[in-house]
Amino acid sequence: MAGTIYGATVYYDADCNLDALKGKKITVLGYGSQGHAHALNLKESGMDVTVGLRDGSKSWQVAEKDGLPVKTTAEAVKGADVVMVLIPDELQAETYEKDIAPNLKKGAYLGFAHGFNVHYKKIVPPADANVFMVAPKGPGHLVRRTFQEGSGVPSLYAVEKDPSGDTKELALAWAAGIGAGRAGILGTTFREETETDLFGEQAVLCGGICELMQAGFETLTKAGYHPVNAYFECVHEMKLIVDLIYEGGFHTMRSSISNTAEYGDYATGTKLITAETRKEMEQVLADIQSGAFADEFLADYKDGFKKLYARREKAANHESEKVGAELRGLMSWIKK
Ligand SMILES: NC(=O)C1=CN([C@@H]2O[C@H](COP(=O)(O)OP(=O)(O)OC[C@H]3O[C@@H](n4cnc5c(N)ncnc54)[C@H](OP(=O)(O)O)[C@@H]3O)[C@@H](O)[C@H]2O)C=CC1
Ligand SMILES: CC(=O)[C@](C)(O)C(=O)O
Ligand SMILES: [Mg+2]
Ligand SMILES: [Mg+2]
Repeated sequence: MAGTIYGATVYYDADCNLDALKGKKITVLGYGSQGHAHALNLKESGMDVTVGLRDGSKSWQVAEKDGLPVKTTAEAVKGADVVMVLIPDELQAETYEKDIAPNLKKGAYLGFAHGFNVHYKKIVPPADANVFMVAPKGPGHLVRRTFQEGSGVPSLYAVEKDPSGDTKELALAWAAGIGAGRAGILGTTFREETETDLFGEQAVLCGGICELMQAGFETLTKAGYHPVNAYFECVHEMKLIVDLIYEGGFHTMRSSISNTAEYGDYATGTKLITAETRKEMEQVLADIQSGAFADEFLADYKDGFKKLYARREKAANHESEKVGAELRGLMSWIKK
């Protein structure tokens, strides 16, 4: 049953009614990280799922091989009761105008896994549409893997428009259908999910941690230590440390490491994450809240993703990637 944690209601499978989705014609647009997970998990939860992809999509054969019916985006939207938009954020607005809006049936449910386009008003759905979000707090491939393993990824849900009066029930059914009801489902708003998700991925989960790990690797290799040692210390071991935090909080991790490491943890952490760093984090959040980040991201997309592709290329050539690839080749237990 629903739990109350820090005053927030967290829903679990027992609070969700899959019948809210059963018998509905569901379309999942996109078959990438999130799309394949939602489509397959919902299919295995007994739902009628069709995948919508653009012509010539490299994901088309993959989805068909996985046993899912595939149509073009526009065709897949036609007649669907529920349309979940799991295509890249930068492509959603143009796809909405071209293929979704003209074909979305009156009173349909329109879903997202991230609030970006609705929150920043790049997509403004019609008054008769029921607009919801189910946002897994984890990568799509883990949404799929944990579902298959019998667990799930915690998710947020939000309802932006609800003319039918039952959109929350449908959103909870969607979350349960992808496995989130096993881990916890928290209610939020499109604004809050958008701002917290963008902040988390930039300042902590992706931007912050990757820069920290690579700066550590570079500090050691620049000082003449072997790159393999630097990789083991600053990259490979991160999972082992974070796994303990995941399983039991910082206390559990700190009770497993040595007193030496724990002393160094407290003594040095605040030398690196300083008052300056915290001020910078506040600026990152301000740029997200103002829409400045969203505009910068979409401007780069319109400019052919020049900045994104240049940074992707630079990152791929980082020495730690080369060392890691060789080492992982010798670690048979790592899932490829
Ligand atoms: N990645 C993640 O783990 C998370 C993502 N999200 C959100 O989920 C959404 C999807 O992101 P993500 O799964 O990473 O995306 P991916 O880039 O992994 O996959 C995008 C998919 O969309 C397809 N696609 C592209 N254009 C169209 C179109 N016009 N019509 C139909 N399909 C299309 C692509 O196929 P092809 O290129 O072959 O045409 C591909 O299958 C985003 O809103 C994102 O913010 C939320 C939480 C976590
Ligand atoms: C995986 C996830 O939650 C992210 C980092 O927000 C994303 O991929 O957008
Ligand atoms: Mg996220
Ligand atoms: Mg995100």
